[in-house]
Amino acid sequence: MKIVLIGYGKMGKEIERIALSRGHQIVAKIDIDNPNELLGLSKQDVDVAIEFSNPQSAYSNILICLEKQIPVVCGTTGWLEKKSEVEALAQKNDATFFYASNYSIGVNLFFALNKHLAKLMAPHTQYDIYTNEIHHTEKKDSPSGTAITIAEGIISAYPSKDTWVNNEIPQSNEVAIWSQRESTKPGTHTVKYISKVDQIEITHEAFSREGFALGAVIAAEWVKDKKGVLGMEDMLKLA
Ligand SMILES: NC(=O)C1=CN([C@@H]2O[C@H](COP(=O)(O)OP(=O)(O)OC[C@H]3O[C@@H](n4cnc5c(N)ncnc54)[C@H](OP(=O)(O)O)[C@@H]3O)[C@@H](O)[C@H]2O)C=CC1
Ligand SMILES: O=C(O)C1=N[C@H](C(=O)O)C[C@H](O)C1
Repeated sequence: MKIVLIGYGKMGKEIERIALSRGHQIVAKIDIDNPNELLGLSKQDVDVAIEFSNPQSAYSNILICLEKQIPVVCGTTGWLEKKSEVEALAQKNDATFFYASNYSIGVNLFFALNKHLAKLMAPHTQYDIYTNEIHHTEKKDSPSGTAITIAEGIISAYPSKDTWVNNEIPQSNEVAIWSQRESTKPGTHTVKYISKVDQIEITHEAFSREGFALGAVIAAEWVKDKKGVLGMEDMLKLA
């Protein structure tokens, strides 16, 4: 498979390593120094683009790929206010857009577990909900995209919660996300239900970026000949 990497930072480099080990070819690496190289690529040069850049660049990088009918696997977080616009364009152009706030297989199983736990806990209002994310100090966005997906999962299954807040004391309708930045932590997410007498806690801790990168390459392999707006629930058949 011919891959263009958009964003050649911590994730871009790890994705390159995994992609090469699975027999793929990296035909271009787009980063801060050569963003216009993306404009010169065509559908014939590339099977799939893997986009891990930053919150400011993701939207325009994705639009360029969708206009060129290059399938995009995007993992960049912190730009999601424009996601529905991108999804509409992907449908209109009969193009391919795959997005995940977290490509780790373990985190996607954790998302399913989180929803199931929220459904079980919803009638038991003596428990307060607490969510926490810890990431390295270079992270640009807060809360993490994964923490937002977790909060949305709780909201979808817990009728008295309808929104989330970050690093604020929550109102009764709000899910609290507490965000911490700590050394080089790749990503740890926790959900806790706490009552006066006990607590239930689930945690996913990434030990490195390998799981995110492997998930992104597997998503690229899976999506390259598909059309439409797709995600991990479709690929892992968790929906
Ligand atoms: N969905 C998932 O599973 C995961 C998502 N992420 C997300 O992926 C994104 C990237 O993470 P990470 O690799 O750690 O970040 P890095 O900062 O290490 O890498 C991002 C790279 O993109 C470059 N860049 C800046 N502008 C552009 C541009 N216009 N086009 C292309 N590249 C550009 C940056 O250059 P410069 O530094 O010089 O600005 C940098 O080299 C983040 O949003 C992060 O939250 C991370 C891990 C897993
Ligand atoms: O920036 C990171 O590093 C990560 N970002 C993603 C997020 O915002 O959830 C995924 C992972 O936790 C690592």
